[in-house]
Amino acid sequence: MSQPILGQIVAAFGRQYLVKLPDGEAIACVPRGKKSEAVCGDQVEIQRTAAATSDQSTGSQGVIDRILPRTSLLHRSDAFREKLIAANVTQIVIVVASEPSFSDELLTRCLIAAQDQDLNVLIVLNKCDLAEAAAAARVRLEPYRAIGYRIVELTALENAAPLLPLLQGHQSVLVGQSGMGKSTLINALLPDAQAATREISTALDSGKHTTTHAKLYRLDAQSSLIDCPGVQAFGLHHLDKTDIAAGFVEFSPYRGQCRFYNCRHQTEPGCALTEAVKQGKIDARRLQLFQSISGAQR
Ligand SMILES: Nc1nc2c(ncn2[C@@H]2O[C@H](COP(=O)(O)OP(=O)(O)OP(=O)(O)O)[C@@H](O)[C@H]2O)c(=O)[nH]1
Ligand SMILES: [Zn+2]
Repeated sequence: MSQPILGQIVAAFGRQYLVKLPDGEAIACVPRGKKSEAVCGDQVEIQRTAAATSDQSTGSQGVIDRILPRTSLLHRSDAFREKLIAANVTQIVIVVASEPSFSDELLTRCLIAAQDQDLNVLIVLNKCDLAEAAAAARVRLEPYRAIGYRIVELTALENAAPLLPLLQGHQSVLVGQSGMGKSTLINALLPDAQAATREISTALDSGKHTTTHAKLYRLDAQSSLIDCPGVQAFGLHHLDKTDIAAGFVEFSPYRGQCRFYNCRHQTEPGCALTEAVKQGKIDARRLQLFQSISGAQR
């Protein structure tokens, strides 16, 4: 058997994967086994099965033999199924905008997932050219700034450069609800993004469907960006209540401080969290979000 070739999954469509080699060659691959557990961002070992035809009408093909151990795995899930989003991500970039109004629950769900996988977090406030709406969005983001999250303000339509140094050295995943300007931001950061998307569609023969799947774009040798469409409801069914609580980083000083060990932090007397809210040390909306998100958990 020939030496395995190392590559990275840059797109997935059903059982079809596009794997990029370090020299930039793209190989359309299928998993060797029945199961296809690989996900965008995975490092994989492949074997070539066919070379590209000389007229380039068909590209190189291969099979995926092995997924290398992951440093992180981002997934979302509902009661019925779990969906892998991206592997080996080191940073999550959550795009919100001045307009339309963003969901702070979706933001919080992303933050919980980030904490669970120990990822660096950047919150991008886009559309700062809309001054009045931006001011209101800043107020809504203030509790997040206060507990230590980094917020980058920009106007993707004009200039995405403020984000570039913060992506350096990271494999970032970009998430955001529809209309926040994620596509605008990607196009501003990556002038070749549309060409890369066409390359993926051609190689995987997936036509326009590729738009609903994660795609990895390389920024430079050390940095890449995974565009992750369709994260409209970040289901966290794979996490238990303790994991959810851990995602509320400002709650940690109060852990174990409630009078009752099984306190639900609702109306119990001696609840350290509701007391902290009364004292203005925890934002009331954050405790509310904790209740609504953990209430849906197992
Ligand atoms: N004023 C203003 N509008 C922006 C900015 N960035 C994006 N937009 C607009 O916001 C709208 C949504 O932008 P998209 O980039 O399509 O948003 P998206 O998040 O990719 O949305 P989906 O494609 O639905 O996932 C478009 O009309 C953009 O022109 C900005 O910085 N300022
Ligand atoms: Zn309590």
